[in-house]
Amino acid sequence: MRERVAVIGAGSWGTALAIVLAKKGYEVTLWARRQEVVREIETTRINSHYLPEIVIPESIKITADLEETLMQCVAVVLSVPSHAVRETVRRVRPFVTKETVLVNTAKGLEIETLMRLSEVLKQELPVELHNNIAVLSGPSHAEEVSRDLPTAVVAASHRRQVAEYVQDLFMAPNLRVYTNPDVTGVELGGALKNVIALATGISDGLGFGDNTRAALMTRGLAEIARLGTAMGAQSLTFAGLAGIGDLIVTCTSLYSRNRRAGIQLGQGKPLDQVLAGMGMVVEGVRTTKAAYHLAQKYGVEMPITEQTYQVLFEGLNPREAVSKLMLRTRTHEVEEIVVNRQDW
Ligand SMILES: NC(=O)C1=CN([C@@H]2O[C@H](COP(=O)(O)OP(=O)(O)OC[C@H]3O[C@@H](n4cnc5c(N)ncnc54)[C@H](O)[C@@H]3O)[C@@H](O)[C@H]2O)C=CC1
Ligand SMILES: O=C(CO)COP(=O)(O)O
Repeated sequence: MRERVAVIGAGSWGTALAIVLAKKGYEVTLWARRQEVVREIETTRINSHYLPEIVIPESIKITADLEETLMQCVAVVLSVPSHAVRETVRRVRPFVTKETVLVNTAKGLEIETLMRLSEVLKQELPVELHNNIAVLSGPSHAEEVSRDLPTAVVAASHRRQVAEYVQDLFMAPNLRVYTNPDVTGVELGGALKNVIALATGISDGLGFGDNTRAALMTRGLAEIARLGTAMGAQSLTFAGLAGIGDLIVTCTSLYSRNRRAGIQLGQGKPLDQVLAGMGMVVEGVRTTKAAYHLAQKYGVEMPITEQTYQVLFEGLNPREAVSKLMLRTRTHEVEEIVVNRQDW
C-alpha cells in the first residue's frame, strides 16, 4: 500500500511539493483553505492563481476537509504562510498520531512572540510529537521545483532519524536534500533572507547597481549570522543552502515575491498597494518587524534590517535609508578577526 502524505496549503509552495511527492509515488492529499481552489483543481488540474503553468497530476487528491486530508498519513507538510502556522497546527493536531512526522516549510517568524516556527509547532503539539518536527528550507522557488528543474534544499530536525526521513521523503532525481541538525540556523536563514531580499529589491527599484546588490547581500548575510549565532545557531549553517543559498536566489530571482515587492517600493509605490497587487504572501514584511525587535532583544547590530524597517513602517525615504547605511561610522569587516589579531 502506498504511504499517505498530507500537504496543508494549496498556494505555490504546497502545490509544488505535493507534485514532487506524488511523482515519487506517495498518495498525496492537498488541503486548500478555499473551496473554489478545490473546485478549480478538481475540474481543470490547474491552480491558476498560484502556479498557472503547471498541470497537477490526477493522482493528487484535493480537498478542503482537514480530517480527510490527515487520515492515516505518515507525514504532514505544512505550507501555509507563517502568520497562519499556529492556527493551522491547532486544527491539524487532533488528527495526527504520535508517529506522524510534521514538516514545516514556511519561512518566517511569529511576530507577536518572536518565535521560530518550529517553536510554535512545539508549543501547539503534545510533547511526544516534539521529536517528530522538521523544517525544510533552502533556495527553491515553487515555479522551478514544479517544473522539475534541479534544486537542492535542506531538511533540519533535532533528531537525525527525522531529518533523514524528511530527506528520503523529498529526495528526487531533480531535488537533492541535505540534512542539518541546526534547526535554529536553518529556520533563521530562511526567514531573515526575506528581509535582505526586500532591501536589495528596494535598491534595484531605486536604480542602483550590481555592486549595491552584492554589498547588501554580503553585509546582509553578516547581520543574519550575527543575530543567528546570538540566538544559538551555528555560523556555518549560514554558509549553506538555507543561508547564502536562499539569499542568492531570493535577492536575484524575479520569481521572488520579496524581491519584486522591494523593487516596487524602491520605485515609490506605497507598501499597502504593493502587497495588495502581489496576491501572494510576502513574508519579509512581517519578518522585518520581528527581526528588528529580535535585534534589540539580543543586542545585535542589524543596520540593513533597521533601515528596511524604517522604510516599511516609519515612512523613511528609501534613498535616505541607503545613504544612512553608506555613512555609518566606519567599521571592520569581521570583528572576530580583529579581536584575535592583537598585533594588528
Ligand atoms: N513560493 C515558494 O517558492 C516558496 C515558499 N516558501 C514558503 O512557504 C510558505 C507559503 O508560501 P507560498 O505557498 O508561496 O504562499 P502563497 O501566497 O502562494 O500561498 C499561501 C497559501 O496559504 C493559504 N493561506 C493563507 N492564509 C491562510 C490561513 N490563515 N490559513 C490557512 N491557509 C492560509 C492561501 O490560501 C494559499 O493557499 C511561505 O512561508 C513561504 O515563505 C518556501 C519555499 C518556496
Ligand atoms: O523562499 C523562497 C525561495 O527559496 C521564496 O521566496 P519569495 O517568498 O521571496 O518568493
